[in-house]
Amino acid sequence: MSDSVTPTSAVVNEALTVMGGGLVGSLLALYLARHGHTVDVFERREDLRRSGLVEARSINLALSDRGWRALEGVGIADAVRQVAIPMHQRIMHDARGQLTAQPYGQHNQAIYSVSRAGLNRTLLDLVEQEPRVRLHFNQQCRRVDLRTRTLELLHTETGVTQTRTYEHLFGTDGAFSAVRGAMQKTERFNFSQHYLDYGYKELTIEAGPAGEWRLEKHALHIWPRGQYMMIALPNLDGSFNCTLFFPYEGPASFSSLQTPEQVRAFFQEVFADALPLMPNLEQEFFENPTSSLVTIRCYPWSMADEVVLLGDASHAIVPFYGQGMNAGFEDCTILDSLLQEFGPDWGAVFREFQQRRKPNTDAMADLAVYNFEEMRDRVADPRFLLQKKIESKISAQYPDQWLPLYSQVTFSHRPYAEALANGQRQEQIMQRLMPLIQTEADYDRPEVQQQVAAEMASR
Ligand SMILES: Cc1cc2nc3c(=O)[nH]c(=O)nc-3n(C[C@H](O)[C@H](O)[C@H](O)COP(=O)(O)OP(=O)(O)OC[C@H]3O[C@@H](n4cnc5c(N)ncnc54)[C@H](O)[C@@H]3O)c2cc1C
Ligand SMILES: NC(=O)C1=CN([C@@H]2O[C@H](COP(=O)(O)OP(=O)(O)OC[C@H]3O[C@@H](n4cnc5c(N)ncnc54)[C@H](OP(=O)(O)O)[C@@H]3O)[C@@H](O)[C@H]2O)C=CC1
Ligand SMILES: Nc1ccccc1C(=O)C[C@H](N)C(=O)O
Repeated sequence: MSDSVTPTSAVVNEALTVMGGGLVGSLLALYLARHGHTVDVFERREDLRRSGLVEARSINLALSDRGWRALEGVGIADAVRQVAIPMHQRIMHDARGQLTAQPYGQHNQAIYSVSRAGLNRTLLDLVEQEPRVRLHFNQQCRRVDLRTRTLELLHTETGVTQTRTYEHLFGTDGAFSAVRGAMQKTERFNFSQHYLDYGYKELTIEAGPAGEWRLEKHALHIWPRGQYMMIALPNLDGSFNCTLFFPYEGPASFSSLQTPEQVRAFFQEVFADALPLMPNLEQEFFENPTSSLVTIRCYPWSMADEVVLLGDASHAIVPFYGQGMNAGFEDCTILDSLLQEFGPDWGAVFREFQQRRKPNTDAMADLAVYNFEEMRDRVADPRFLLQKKIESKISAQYPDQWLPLYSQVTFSHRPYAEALANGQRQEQIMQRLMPLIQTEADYDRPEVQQQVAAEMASR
């Protein structure tokens, strides 16, 4: 039991229903239980800890401060830290294999590569130790009747369907949420989904013969190529999980690479330094799925005191800032603080939750799209990198007035909408400043210092 979550009421008997035992659902169940509630979690997949399946691929996620805070709230952060790899910087690989580094923040700051399956497993282990939570696997929600508060659940192995009622339903069933699907059919429910013209494919950079990392371990690697890019995040076993973000159509696209020879020739031309580290490239390229990239927005997220959506079910964003899970975990932190404020007045908790959270996840959705342009294109531009260095000098000189946008999003708990607005104001200042600057040393020139001081005074 963690110290940081105070149960708000002594006896609460009503069982809560959490649909989806993924990253957000399992963390949410822990928070709800620690507020004294009994919780039933229904998860479509089999129990990934008992399936006996060795994962075909390791897939990792970047965890940062908002996620860490939510994990700390249930006392799990230290365990996760043991298996997380800090990434202090981006390392860009140009077409000739030349490397450039860009730190993410101050020298002690990093984003952390963690295994998605490992994290989910750790969360489920913790959930299982919590006597107030019951986990039900292989239970796929097929239908939600919002009027009668009834769920239809299909057992994916036996094919048996059961019907259950709920008092309070938490939809944490991901981007293609069945709970949201039912809400979409209610009056005045807003919904939009927007797919990028890009898809992604997961590939692997293999470990060296002694399990060593063949690229810098403490970095997120980027191969920026203008209209597309590849990235790589380190795994504990010495391998890297690579993701190719690539157009569906066009001259360099998934549709233009149809044969193993074409794939190899293309990688030889544009990712030459990575190719020798990817011995199974052709096989992975054709066996691994090409997945789509979507932003989903909706509102309202709740219905009276009956239903609420959290995580990707309410705000699926493209992955380019590495914030989707972090934002979903932050949902749990916010809900926890509202439970402390309102107790089990679910109508008030759900209403406040959606009102406080929606502008912030909308801002995060925009930031995520913005970061794709930055990663695939701007990081290859020396002027962009110079601008970032100047920004960190301003931040060092005026620490109370200037935190770079990336740090606001990644290393702070400032609401995302404030971070975005602040970042836009800072970008305007940089646009005025950069014409005066050609090198890093120019920052110390008197006219630059005067201009910076004037900008700071007028903020
Ligand atoms: C390529 C890629 C890279 C990413 N990288 C990062 C990153 O570095 N950092 C980061 O913070 N985020 C990242 N994300 C985003 C992150 O994966 C999601 O934001 C996060 O998984 C959302 O968690 P969730 O619990 O809301 O949804 P999910 O993780 O999707 O969990 C939903 C759960 O509900 C279950 N479910 C679905 N439908 C039903 C149903 N009908 N009945 C019962 N159960 C159901 C699913 O089986 C699943 O277990 C990335 C996403 C992608 C695609
Ligand atoms: N924002 C984004 O761009 C993306 C976000 N994600 C998030 O990460 C989570 C975990 O990823 P992962 O484990 O790979 O999940 P999956 O890609 O395995 O998706 C889970 C299930 O969602 C359904 N689904 C997937 N793609 C679509 C689609 N385009 N349209 C309708 N239904 C779809 C499928 O269900 P069925 O087989 O029953 O049809 C699939 O089995 C996702 O659930 C999602 O929340 C994932 C991909 C992209
Ligand atoms: N996890 C990811 C998955 C896909 C694409 C990007 C990321 C990132 O984390 C990018 C990192 N935040 C960056 O800005 O360099």
